[in-house]
Amino acid sequence: MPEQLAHVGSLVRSARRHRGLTQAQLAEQLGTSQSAVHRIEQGAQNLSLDMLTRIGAALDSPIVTVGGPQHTHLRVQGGVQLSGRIDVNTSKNGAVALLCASLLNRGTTRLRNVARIVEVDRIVDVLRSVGVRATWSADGRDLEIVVPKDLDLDTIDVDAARRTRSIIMFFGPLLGQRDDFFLPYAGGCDLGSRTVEPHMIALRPFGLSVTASAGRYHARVTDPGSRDLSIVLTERGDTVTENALMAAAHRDGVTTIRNASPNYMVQDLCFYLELLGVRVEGIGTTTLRVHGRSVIDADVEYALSEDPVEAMSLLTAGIVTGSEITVGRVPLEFMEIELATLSEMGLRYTLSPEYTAHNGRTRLVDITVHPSELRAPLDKIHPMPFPGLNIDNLPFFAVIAAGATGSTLVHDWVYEGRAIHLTDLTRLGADVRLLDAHRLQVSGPTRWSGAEVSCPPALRPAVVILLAMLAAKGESVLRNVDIIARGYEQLQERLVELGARIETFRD
Ligand SMILES: CC(=O)N[C@H]1[C@@H](OP(=O)(O)OP(=O)(O)OC[C@H]2O[C@@H](n3ccc(=O)[nH]c3=O)[C@H](O)[C@@H]2O)O[C@H](CO)[C@@H](O)[C@@H]1O
Ligand SMILES: C=C(OP(=O)(O)O)C(=O)O
Repeated sequence: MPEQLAHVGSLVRSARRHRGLTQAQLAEQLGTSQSAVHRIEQGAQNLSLDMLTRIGAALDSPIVTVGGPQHTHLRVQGGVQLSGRIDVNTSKNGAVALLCASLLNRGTTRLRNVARIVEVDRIVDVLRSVGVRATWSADGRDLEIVVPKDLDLDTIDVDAARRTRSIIMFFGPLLGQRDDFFLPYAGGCDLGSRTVEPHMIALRPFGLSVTASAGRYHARVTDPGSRDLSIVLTERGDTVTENALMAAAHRDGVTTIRNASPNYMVQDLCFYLELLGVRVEGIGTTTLRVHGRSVIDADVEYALSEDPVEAMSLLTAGIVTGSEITVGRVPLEFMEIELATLSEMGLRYTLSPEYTAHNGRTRLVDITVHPSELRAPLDKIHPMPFPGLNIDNLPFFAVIAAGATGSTLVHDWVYEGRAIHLTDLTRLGADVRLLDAHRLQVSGPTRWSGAEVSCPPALRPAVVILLAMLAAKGESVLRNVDIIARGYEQLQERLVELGARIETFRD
């Protein structure tokens, strides 16, 4: 019981801060004393159901739900062609990187066009819980971030932190500011085990050592002794590179990072660092030279870049329903291998002239897909670090291949457990065989048929199943789709605007 009270207390504290209320202001609304609110937040006060309901109403956030959690489900009438235009939003992965990087700046960071997704909310909740002021603009698109002089890591929202893997990206910005701190363990989607060791290896040269026990990491930082550093990443991971970049940005001296990821979210981070006055040489390559500064204090505004994975998801919606739709604002550089592979499979599409994203750097196009007879590619489809085929785009090839004539091998060497979720496509009539945990043999073309499926507990496979349901004639039900909101803003509503027949319902 004390553990549940502490959990409820931390939910109350985070919802109160989210509403910008002091303990005294909340107490006034509840007709109680500030010390009672303090005790509630400490988990030191028994709570009646009536009090919980009143707190939920005052904070406009249900603290507990009686009768179990409410889940969202989708009812899809499939086999309907889509039409029209849909624009790609900015990326989850760029947003989480920049939210973490904002910890480097003593000035005000204004992030423009931030996707309103659960993963962003989680990081924002964590930031607020340690004292960062994060305020959405009136239209809800831009986020202004002001970091206090001293962060209060003792009050960190453990629950929000544990639900995201991106908490691991707090190490990079914090290690230049603290020499001893704790962070909760990283969580995230169910994709099999994901190591954090490459982060530790990347950050060790900066003086970081980490021990893990009792659900949290204990970080200790010592002076690395040398002004200029050269580090080699053992994996060309995206968030590893970001962590190393942030650590390098916040120290005087030049840091060379080899085997860096040049991927889209890393580029977003580099562009932001440049605005902060940190020079980064080699953006878009695997060797980055970072000219860091121990004091970063700049009022900056950065417009986040478009999401290649959302672009792939939306293009897939058009492809599997045999529709002609236009997907606008596609970051072309990060979709080239995907488009070349689709071309080999017989997809017909047209590109608009290129234009520049709001960040002034990323090249965008509008892509119109045309109904096409697809065939299996001759070679297997497999991901590689950028500029290869994006690992997060790979799952979409499973549903596309299921609509193509012939047999396609989809090889996910990266994740231990993501391919397994794609076997749910068989529920809708696809011939998808799991050869081992990493390889799928997909044979098509599929005569899709509607079915009821429980949403896989992983973001991209969840969307893949939803898209297959758009292709499947008749009614399908996708149960418990909450995970989709982790990475997509109003996906079902936006698909409905293209003509998809999707209805949302709850338990
Ligand atoms: C917030 C964010 O930006 N998340 C992205 C980031 O996660 P993130 O950077 O956290 O990815 P991980 O570090 O977990 O890497 C994913 C998997 O790839 C393996 N691996 C990675 C690189 C490499 O050179 N060799 C190798 O084996 C890792 O061991 C792991 O099993 O990158 C992943 C891989 O692009 C994407 O799926 C995630 O959407
Ligand atoms: C695996 C993904 O992301 P994350 O690193 O946030 O889990 C994803 O976006 O599909």
